[in-house]
Amino acid sequence: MRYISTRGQAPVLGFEDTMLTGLARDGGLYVPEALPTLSKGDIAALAGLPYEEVAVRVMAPFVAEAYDETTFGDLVEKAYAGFGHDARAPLVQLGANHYLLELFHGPTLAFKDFAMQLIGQMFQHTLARRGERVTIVGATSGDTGSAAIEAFRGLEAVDVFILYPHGRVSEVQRRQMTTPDEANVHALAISGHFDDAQARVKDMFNDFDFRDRVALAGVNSINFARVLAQVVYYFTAATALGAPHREVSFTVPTGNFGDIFAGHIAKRMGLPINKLVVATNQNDILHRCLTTGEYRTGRVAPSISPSMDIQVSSNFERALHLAYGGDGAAIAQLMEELKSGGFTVSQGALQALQEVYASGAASEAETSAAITDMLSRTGELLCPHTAVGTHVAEAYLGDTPMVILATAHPAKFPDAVEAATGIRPPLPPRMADLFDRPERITPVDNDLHAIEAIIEERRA
Ligand SMILES: Cc1ncc(COP(=O)(O)O)c(C=O)c1O
Ligand SMILES: N[C@@H](CCOP(=O)(O)O)C(=O)O
Repeated sequence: MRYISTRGQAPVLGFEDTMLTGLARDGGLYVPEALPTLSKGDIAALAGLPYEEVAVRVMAPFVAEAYDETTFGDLVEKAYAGFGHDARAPLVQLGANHYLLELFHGPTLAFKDFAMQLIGQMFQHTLARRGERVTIVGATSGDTGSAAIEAFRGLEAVDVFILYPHGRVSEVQRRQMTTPDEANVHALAISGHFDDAQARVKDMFNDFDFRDRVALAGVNSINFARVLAQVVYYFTAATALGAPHREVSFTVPTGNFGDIFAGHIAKRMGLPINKLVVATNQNDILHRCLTTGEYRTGRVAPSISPSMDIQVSSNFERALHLAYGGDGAAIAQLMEELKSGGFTVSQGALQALQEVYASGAASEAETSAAITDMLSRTGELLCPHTAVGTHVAEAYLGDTPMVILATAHPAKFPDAVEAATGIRPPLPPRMADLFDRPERITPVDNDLHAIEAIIEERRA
């Protein structure tokens, strides 16, 4: 399979180079040139299989040129062996046609582990075979960074530098990033918010001298391999609920648009998804855009669902690419306009987006009330991001099964959960000493050259 840039001006790559390259050299994001489809029979055959088996079957067409089936199967097995639930992504029924998909049983208690644990294995395998070494940079609003540091800590062939917004992640998230003591992982606290961190990461990729000198690689959802691994749980959930013989809808707490875009890929591959509902917090640029066609950035307002405090939503570019029929020049033009504050989606593209995506937003009060309400109705304790999802999903409940992605464990955000319910969710026993471990905090200015200088100095 060949991968092309959303902006159409970067080299066409195979899977491994796409995975190791990060941002395309024209500033765009890599996407498959054509998406494979699974037949009804192929999809029906996935029902009831172990998660790992589904993962291999769904991802095989994307990675086949890079890994033979046995090798890929081994990488997948290793990736999910440390998960705390046999089903990996269990479904919990909340009511008639109403389900939660628990994606927080991985090592850092958020959905990011599904992709990060796998790409950790794939990076290690590919870099060892090629005899190469890379410098990974990532931006995080809390969960990507902790998952990346967990997946890559101590690995020979990589140095990892994660930029997180100083004071804007939860204490559990920060400690997950700052307490690992392996020499190859570095958490940098930058002044500003997540959008600043993500912009600096993209600046580093666009600084070709630096990029090539340090062999830069990315593990944000800039990296298509991240999105790909997240396609799998749409298949396990939908087939458990009767797909391909029955349609299923999903509501996805959304910020950078990677997780819900994975659902879009699943739909294009043939999974009968009725609606993909984008659930945003008060930083509702995506909800506004999907409703009006106007994508205008503004101030990022800190919320109790901090991992979704995002205004410049990186993967929306991939959805736009599909909505504009793969017109790279049109996407490049929109992204140029974004530099001056925003753009207007064409009528045709907006219609194409609305055929796939619905949307809604939850205020702070609504998010808190959703946590309280779910506890009293079902006994489920939600993290605030998942609560944004359950609030928004209410408007879309009906005859089609609705699956809400539970993106993080409530113990990652104990203050918000305690404020809503009076219950302070404890960390799992294997993390019980997180608050006793020493932290390494490195503050850094929101300045490209300062960040690059630290990376040059610290990488092996
Ligand atoms: C807990 C949690 N929920 C939801 C999201 C939003 O996911 P995405 O950025 O893929 O839209 C994030 C951040 O990515 C997150 O960490
Ligand atoms: N919410 C994310 C933001 C980065 O998203 P990514 O999917 O592009 O890595 C986080 O927790 O860091």
